[in-house]
Amino acid sequence: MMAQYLEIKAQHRDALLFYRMGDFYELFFDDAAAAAEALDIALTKRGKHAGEDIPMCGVPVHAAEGYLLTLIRKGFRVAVCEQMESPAEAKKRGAKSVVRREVVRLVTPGTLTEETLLEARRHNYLAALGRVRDDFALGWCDISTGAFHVMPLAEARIGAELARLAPSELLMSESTDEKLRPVLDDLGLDATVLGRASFDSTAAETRLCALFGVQTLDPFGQFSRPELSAMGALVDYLDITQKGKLPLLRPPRQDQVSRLLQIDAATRRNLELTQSLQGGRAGSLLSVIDRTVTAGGARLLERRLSAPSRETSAIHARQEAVTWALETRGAALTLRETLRTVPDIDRALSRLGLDRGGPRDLTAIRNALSRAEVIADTLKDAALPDHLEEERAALSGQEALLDLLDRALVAEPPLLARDGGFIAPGYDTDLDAARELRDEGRSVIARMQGEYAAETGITSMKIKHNNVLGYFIEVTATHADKMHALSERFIHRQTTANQVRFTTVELSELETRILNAGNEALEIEKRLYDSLKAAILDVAPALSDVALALAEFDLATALADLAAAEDWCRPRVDESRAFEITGGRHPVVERALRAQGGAPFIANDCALSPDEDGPALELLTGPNMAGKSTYLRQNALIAILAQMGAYVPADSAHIGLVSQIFSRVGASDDLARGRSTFMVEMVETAAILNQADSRALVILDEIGRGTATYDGLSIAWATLEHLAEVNRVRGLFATHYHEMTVLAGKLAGVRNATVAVKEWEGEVIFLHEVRPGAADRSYGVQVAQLAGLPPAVITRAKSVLEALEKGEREKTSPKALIDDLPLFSAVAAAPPVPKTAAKEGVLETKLAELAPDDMSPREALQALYDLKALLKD
Ligand SMILES: Nc1ncnc2c1ncn2[C@@H]1O[C@H](COP(=O)(O)OP(=O)(O)OP(=O)(O)O)[C@@H](O)[C@H]1O
Repeated sequence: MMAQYLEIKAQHRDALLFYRMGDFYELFFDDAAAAAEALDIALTKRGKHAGEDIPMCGVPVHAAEGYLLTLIRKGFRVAVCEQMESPAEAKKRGAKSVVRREVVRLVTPGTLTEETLLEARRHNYLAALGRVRDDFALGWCDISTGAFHVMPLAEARIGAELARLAPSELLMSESTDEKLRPVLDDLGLDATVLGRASFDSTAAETRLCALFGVQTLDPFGQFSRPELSAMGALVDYLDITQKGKLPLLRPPRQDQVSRLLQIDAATRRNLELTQSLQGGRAGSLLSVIDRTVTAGGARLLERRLSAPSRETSAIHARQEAVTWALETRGAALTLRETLRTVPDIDRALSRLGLDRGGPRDLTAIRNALSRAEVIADTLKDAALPDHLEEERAALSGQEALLDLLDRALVAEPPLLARDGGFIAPGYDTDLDAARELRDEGRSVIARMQGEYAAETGITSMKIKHNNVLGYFIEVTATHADKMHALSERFIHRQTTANQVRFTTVELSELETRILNAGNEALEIEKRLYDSLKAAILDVAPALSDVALALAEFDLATALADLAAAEDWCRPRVDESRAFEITGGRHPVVERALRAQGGAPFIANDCALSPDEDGPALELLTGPNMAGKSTYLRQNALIAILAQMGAYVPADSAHIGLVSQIFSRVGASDDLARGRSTFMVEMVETAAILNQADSRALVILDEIGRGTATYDGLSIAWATLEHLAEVNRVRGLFATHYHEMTVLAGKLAGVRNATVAVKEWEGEVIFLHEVRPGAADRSYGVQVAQLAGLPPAVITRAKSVLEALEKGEREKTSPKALIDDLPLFSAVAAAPPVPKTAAKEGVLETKLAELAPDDMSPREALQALYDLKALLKD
């Protein structure tokens, strides 16, 4: 057995080998050590190899999925090796033969299909990067839904597209891997490296034609060699991991970068579209806008949000769908109730396709189809926009399959086909007959037990069943003698500590009949399972269309629900370069403020419409904590939501198509990549200045703050000039370098704006209102005070600030200034008790004394006046 193990293991060095032994998957040697640690299970030993103990650990087959999940999450790959024959069959080949075993599947992050291993509401992409010399293409598929895409790609766009897709696994050839290492590190992706043969573009064509059963790929499109190479590698890898069983993939769809709003990796991170900066979904834009009720709808939403469109026709069509759902609120709500109960067709289909499914996947398809019919019926007379009209048509047409599944399947089937019991009575006469015999046999046994008990006078006698003896008659040891006396009829089988077991000729015959009937029933069910599965797979493409249609209805009604609940508006999106938003809000910050129950979110306008082909830049200055970053991001998010076809958090919005969005925040640490904070910021700024075209929307938040003041100021200054004069973008630029506000007078298309604050008795009150004009100061010291810096530090900071400001006015050198500062610094006297404290005491006492329940409205009003007067005093 060890020889067999080692031979198989040698072919799967980079994976943990799950070696099937009876009811367990066993792991040996280094695999065992690694798995025991990763799974926190006991490491034992078994036998010896080359004189040494063999380390071993194992997981029960019935619980294997949970362990697999842990291992995959921890970055392992697992080769599942099954027994391909029973021990009895092996014995026939000779007493010492080892059961034949084969690896039936390689489990890797990008090739999962099990419900328990996948996140229902997210895609699970396997991507491959094809390369022919310096031309690249990215191919990706999700075998759990059948999606299959490819697009040619410039090298500079690779990082951005990978960030959009966030694949679970990326395939690359060795040479490409080296070249792109920095990009992958940036995304935290670890590529699976395949040999050159996997990426061969000529072999790819053959593989693809075989997969889709076609002579030529022409009907699917004209593919470049890098595209073929990427797609070929995907198919080859699926072949390797699924051991020849290829999943159901839809024909490849050629995507084009130019049709999508381009958002690079840093911008995606920074805007927290699908993941927050802390990682995870909570706090992301996606988490706030997701009101879908089906897994397919949730996946579609994530897809749209990750890849907003750049084509007005597509955007308008999607908007129409949301508008329809809003205008027919009642119908849309009923629709959503039905959608809520729709199972995941895509994933059930993919499991059936790979022969990894069970009866519940059959019923998932049945239930989904019957829901789809209900929905189609609800929408029968609805005046749908074109986009949804097509989807409604896709919902029906599967009546024959639905009828078949309806007749064939029980309501709640068991998990595994091998347990039987999922085919409904009345569907197949042979099955009914076999089942009747099997069940009748059981009642005959019960009758037989009664007869034997009466015959022998042993009332406690039982007829039982186990896997070793089959059916047997059991009496307690006290009745043994009585039974032995009847040995002609009752044949002794076994004596245990307390029981004695017998059989009779009659019982054995009956047993054989029951067994045969039971086995026959199982066999018939298995056959019927296969034929139902085949009937489903025959129409797989049409079922995918049903799934997509359901997802579209889910998404349209979910976005409408969101728009109605949050009071969002339909943006006007056209080919102009306008950017006019009134009453814009940041959906995530607004939600957070609401959850805290405190101050409401203050809506702000944004007018960034340029003259003709000029730039439109707003230079935003204002105190710390005023809401600059929030304002910057909210406008980018509104553009993204608008171009994905959703409504937006504003009173009105007019957005001329945006081609690219760039968002950078000053200094964010990236020590892991071995670049200093400032370096990262500059690399990212360089990317914007080199790439942004006149349709780009650029958002820069405190660029240059990571270095000395004058260096930072000069870089920020020159960057703004370049954006205005060369890139000619629409953009927002937040800064604390107030010196830059003079640029507004000098550069065409650049305006100043500030976030208003009020100063009151030495404290700042944030109004969060964006207004035209420039801020004169940053109130940094006041914000530091709010943050709880020790009073001594604050007092000292204030005097340094005063001296510096005075120096600037009087043009004294900073050195002389600092020398002049009084030397009390850190040990400053305790700060004076704030004036407000005593007053607050009086106010608080007065307030505490009020008893609102006992007051008349007039008295209450008077009390309010009194309190105000107290405050004034
Ligand atoms: N429009 C708004 N309405 C209400 N509260 C807001 C608004 N904008 C921002 N806030 C609140 O103010 C906080 C600070 O906002 P933000 O981080 O945008 O400030 P900032 O001006 O960029 O600060 P800094 O210059 O210190 O980076 C937010 O966390 C939010 O709670």
